[in-house]
Amino acid sequence: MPCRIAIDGPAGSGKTTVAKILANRLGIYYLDTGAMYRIIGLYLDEKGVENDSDIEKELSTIKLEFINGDFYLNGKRVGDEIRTPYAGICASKYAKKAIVRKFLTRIQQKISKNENIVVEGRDIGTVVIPDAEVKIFLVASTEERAKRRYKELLDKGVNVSYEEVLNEIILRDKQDTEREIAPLRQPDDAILIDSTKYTIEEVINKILEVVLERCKLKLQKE
Ligand SMILES: Nc1ncnc2c1ncn2[C@@H]1O[C@H](COP(=O)(O)OP(=O)(O)O)[C@@H](O)[C@H]1O
Ligand SMILES: Nc1ccn([C@@H]2O[C@H](COP(=O)(O)OP(=O)(O)O)[C@@H](O)[C@H]2O)c(=O)n1
Repeated sequence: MPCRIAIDGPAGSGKTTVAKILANRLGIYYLDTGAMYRIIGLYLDEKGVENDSDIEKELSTIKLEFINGDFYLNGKRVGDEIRTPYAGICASKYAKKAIVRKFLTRIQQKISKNENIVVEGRDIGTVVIPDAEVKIFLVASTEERAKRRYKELLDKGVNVSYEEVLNEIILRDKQDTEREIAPLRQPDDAILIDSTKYTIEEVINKILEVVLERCKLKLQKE
């Protein structure tokens, strides 16, 4: 029986950080579905397509692969260009489109099928893997998330202001929770963790407690 761990939550709550460390410690796969929306969002934005038929045409030409933990778009490895606030806004804009969600959800379900895996995003516990063995809904205050993302981008040398980061997070929170299809919401059977006052290690330990109790997994690394 596989152990699929779904971690959903808003921007900057710590999903990627926690998911990567968990996957590493448990020796299992990890999938960042947000990166997939960022890749497709930027691509469609560059193509300047808006209506469904043009989007469908573009998606039919795209080859999105996930190889050894890296994404490749039409054979080219994807890098940090998808991590800018603008890429997040493009992702969130096209993530409202049913046709984009269908295209990416199919790939995500294929990757995670019958695997021991940590999958993070917005709709993992509600749509992508509704029968996940473990569902975590990871949140934090808006200010704390903006502060974290701002520091993260500065550390990466991205030239942004705190206001720009805060506004991007507020915009995406709104779009992600209010959209018609697959909105960001806490699954009824998810465990809520508010990381505002917890360190990364404390969040990881809380999740590990549940995982080791529910799944037949062992810690590969401390
Ligand atoms: N509990 C925490 N306390 C302090 N900083 C955190 C915490 N969780 C994550 N971070 C930091 O916040 C930034 C955003 O985290 P990330 O994992 O990218 O969030 P998400 O994937 O939910 O958008 C990263 O620099 C990360 O190191
Ligand atoms: N499973 C997912 C993952 C991301 N997304 C969209 O993609 C955007 C970027 O996701 P992300 O996880 O990279 O963003 P952060 O939480 O890392 O800031 C989100 O704001 C959502 O609009 C989604 O709709 N469904």
